[in-house]
Amino acid sequence: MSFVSVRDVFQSYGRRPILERVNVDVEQGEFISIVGASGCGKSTFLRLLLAQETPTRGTISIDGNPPAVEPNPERGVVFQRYSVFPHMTIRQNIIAGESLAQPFGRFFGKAQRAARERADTVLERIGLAHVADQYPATLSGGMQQRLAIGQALTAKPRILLLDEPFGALDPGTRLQMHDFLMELRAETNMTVFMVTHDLTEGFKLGDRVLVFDKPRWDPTDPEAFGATITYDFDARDGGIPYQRLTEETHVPITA
Ligand SMILES: Nc1ncnc2c1ncn2[C@@H]1O[C@H](COP(=O)(O)OP(=O)(O)OP(=O)(O)O)[C@@H](O)[C@H]1O
Repeated sequence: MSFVSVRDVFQSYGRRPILERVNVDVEQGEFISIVGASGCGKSTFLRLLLAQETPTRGTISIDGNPPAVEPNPERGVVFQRYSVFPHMTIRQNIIAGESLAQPFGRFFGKAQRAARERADTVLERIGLAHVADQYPATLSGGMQQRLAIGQALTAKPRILLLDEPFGALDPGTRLQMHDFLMELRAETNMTVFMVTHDLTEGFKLGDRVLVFDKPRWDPTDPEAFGATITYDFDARDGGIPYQRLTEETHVPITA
């Protein structure tokens, strides 16, 4: 069985379908880029993997089990806007990334000292050791996002979920972050799901690029149908994708 297995997943909000019949298998260590039109349900898909929501129908399994409810060290998350704690120093933010995954939400005594040492190792790794005692507001956008990624990685998650993590960064910083993420990934063999609006970024970083789209479309009622994975591109092997159409081609449905 695949590491992550999504079977016939539907998600609706009220009567409004968002995702329809989503099926995908992901192996451990794969980097999955997710692209698709705004509002088609990409973040919803991530929330389902995080068990922040339960699918209306269908099943999701991670390593053979339903995704555990947060907080859980199995998964780390990074959103587009810096998800760091503004009232904590950089080091405290890193410690919080790990301690939130603890049963009581924090460390005590010896465990706290050990957590501090681990945090300092992470800070070295993400190039923020020199600002460990500063607050996030004093950092540039790229540094804050590096902190957010460092925070997500402290608990050594097996799955990293990235929702447009570099969307708010300038192009130069974005390229630096690509290198940073690829290095981390090579070190950890994490499975990564990354939502992006940038196709080039999706193909550059991803092993596979999943396209979410609506296979059925009613021009008189654009919200009548949900989206699914319409293409699953293999982005390895020199970046020349082969394409696999996972659903019937787009057929406009006229009333
Ligand atoms: N909890 C909710 N209740 C009702 N509707 C919701 C809820 N969460 C999301 N939606 C709707 O579901 C649709 C899909 O949202 P989602 O954020 O998953 O899309 P997305 O593909 O990530 O969009 P974007 O690319 O703009 O971030 C949107 O129309 C949104 O308004």
